[in-house]
Amino acid sequence: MKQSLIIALDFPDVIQTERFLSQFPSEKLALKVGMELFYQNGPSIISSIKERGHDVFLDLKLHDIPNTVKMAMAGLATLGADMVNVHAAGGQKMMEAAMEGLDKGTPAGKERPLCIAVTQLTSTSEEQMNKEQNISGSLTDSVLHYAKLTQQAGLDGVVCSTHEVKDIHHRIGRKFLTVTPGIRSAGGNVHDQTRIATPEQARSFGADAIVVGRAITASKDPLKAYLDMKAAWEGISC
Ligand SMILES: O=c1ccn([C@@H]2O[C@H](COP(=O)(O)O)[C@@H](O)[C@H]2O)c(=O)[nH]1
Repeated sequence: MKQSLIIALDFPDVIQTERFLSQFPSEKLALKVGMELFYQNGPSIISSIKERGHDVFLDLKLHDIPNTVKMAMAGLATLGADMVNVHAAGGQKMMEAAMEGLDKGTPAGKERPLCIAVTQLTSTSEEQMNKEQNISGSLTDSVLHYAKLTQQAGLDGVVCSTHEVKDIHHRIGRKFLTVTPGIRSAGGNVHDQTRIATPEQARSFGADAIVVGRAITASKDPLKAYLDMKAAWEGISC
C-alpha cells in the first residue's frame, strides 16, 4: 500500500460500494474499509474487494485492553486485508499485543498485514487536544510522541496529517510509514477535518500514502476526481 492513493469507501452498504467501484474499469485500486461499511456488512466485504484484485486497508482503529486487541487482531489477520490499525493512545503494551495477535492469526504462507497506529486524528486541532484530551504542548509534539511509541512497539508506521510527516521521518526514519488522511484539493470542502493538505503538499512533504474519501466519493464524477487527485499526488501535470 506504499505510495498509494487510498480511497476511503465510506458507504453504508455493499450496493453503494459496488455502484461506486463499477465506475473504475479494471484499474487496481487501494481501498479503505472503515467502521461504517465493516460494521454494517461484516467481514465478507473484505474478501469480495480482494477478489476484485484491489488492496485493502481495514481501518477499524482498535483501542482496548491488550488481550482484547490481541484476540481481535488474530481474527482480523485471517480476513486478507493488507493493512490494519490501532489507536496509539491504547499504549505500547496494547500495540505489542496487536502485533502478537496479527502474527498468531496470519495464515501460514501469507504475509502479515501491515499495522499502523493513529497518532492524533486529522479532525483534531491543537486547541481541542489541549482542552479535551488535557494534553499540553503542541499537537506536533503529541504526534511525534505517539509515533515514537508506535515504533518502539514494533509497528510499521502511523496515521498522521501531512503536516507532521517531515518531522516523523526525520526523527524515526524514512522506512516508517506515514499514511495521511485529511486530503483536499485546493479550496475543496473541508467537512469535519482540521489538519488538511492537498495531494501536492502530501507528495512534497514525503507522505507514504494518502487517504481520500469525500473529495472522490461525493464528487459528481468520482472517476475524474480520482484521476485528478492521483495525478496531483504522483506529480503528473494534466
Ligand atoms: O486521523 C484520521 C484517521 C482516519 N481517517 C479516515 O480517513 C477518511 C477520510 O475521509 P475524508 O472524506 O477524505 O475526510 C475517513 O474514512 C476517516 O475515517 C481520518 O480522516 N483521519
